[in-house]
Amino acid sequence: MTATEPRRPLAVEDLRKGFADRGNTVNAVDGVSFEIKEGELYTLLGPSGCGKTSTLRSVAGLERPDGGRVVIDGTLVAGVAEGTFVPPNRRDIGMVFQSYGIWPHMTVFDNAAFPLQVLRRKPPKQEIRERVESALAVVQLAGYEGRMATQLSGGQQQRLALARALVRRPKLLLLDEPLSNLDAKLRGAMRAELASLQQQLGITTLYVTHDQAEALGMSSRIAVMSAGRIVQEGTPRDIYQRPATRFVADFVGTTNFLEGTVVSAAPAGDSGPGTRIGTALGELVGTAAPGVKTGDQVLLAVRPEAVRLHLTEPAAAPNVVPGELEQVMFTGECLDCHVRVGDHVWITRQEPRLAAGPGDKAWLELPADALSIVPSA
Ligand SMILES: Nc1ncnc2c1ncn2[C@@H]1O[C@H](COP(=O)(O)OP(=O)(O)OP(=O)(O)O)[C@@H](O)[C@H]1O
Repeated sequence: MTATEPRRPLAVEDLRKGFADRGNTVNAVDGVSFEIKEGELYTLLGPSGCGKTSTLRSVAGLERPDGGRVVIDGTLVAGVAEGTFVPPNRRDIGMVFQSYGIWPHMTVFDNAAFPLQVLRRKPPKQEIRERVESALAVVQLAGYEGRMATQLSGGQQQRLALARALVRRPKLLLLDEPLSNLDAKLRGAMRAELASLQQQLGITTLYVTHDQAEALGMSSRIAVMSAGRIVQEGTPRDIYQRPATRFVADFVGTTNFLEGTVVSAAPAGDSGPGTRIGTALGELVGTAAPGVKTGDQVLLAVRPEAVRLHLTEPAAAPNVVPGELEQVMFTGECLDCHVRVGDHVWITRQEPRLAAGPGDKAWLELPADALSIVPSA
């Protein structure tokens, strides 16, 4: 028997999973907690080995956690203290993995029907047909029922894997790097397709990726993971514009860093710009991550596209530092300007019509609301 809990599509509480590795234990998941709301696409984002797949596999029931709980749609499916463990086939989930697991010797129809064929209470034939056809229609594979799975393109195979995950109409969809086997162009197209399908169906989804562009573009919320833990959770904008740590600022997108010491912190509870930092380039004003105090050693983090580049000295603007252009690269969409400021080279992204070249003097304006102050450790 499983205990019944308040209905939440997914709640993960203090999840722990270790693996034995040559006499040591690797804490792959080290106290992970999060909740997904109805209809959200929630992404675990992080570098290889940070524990995202182990977390997802614990939600799926493919791993047995060493600690913590997993609750799917109000049902406790794994609870170490409670001694509860529901096997994967009895969890209300659909899954798509990196290797889609499409069976080459089966037709498209049989592949998509498989999860229904193996149910203990198998639906009648007619219902199976209707459900498979509707799942294939959703992923735009109507009319392909009789083809062998191997006669599909990479993108179509990926869609078939998705249809197979949806055919049981699960409460929760689990996707582990589902686009990583596709070439770059197809990946971009499938990213948009998958995100719009997820929204149309309103299906609550847990997504795992190491690709920050994928995470930023598709997610309702993102949890950035490092060494088995969630280090920041927020909307894509929060994560990109307000990184809480150096790790997040570094891992998600390109960032310029500058060391400093907090001269005066913004009043507690004030999350706007107003924290003054002493740096080798003079005093600058920025926006502090929670918990940053006067006297702390910190890093200033600024995104390349947030830096405004002036070719003449702007009159009395705050947060302006002088430098010299070292390199200018035209990429079509923008002009990447590398500017030497003191000991550092700053990467800035400007609009492509800017007439600038190496050796030009440059003044970098760092808007205080785009200058994130994070702990230096
Ligand atoms: N079955 C296993 N046996 C031993 N160690 C494992 C096992 N599965 C995962 N690990 C280890 O646990 C850690 C987390 O692995 P996990 O696959 O969860 O990370 P990940 O963030 O999903 O990485 P990737 O993107 O490379 O899949 C890694 O150090 C990994 O080597």
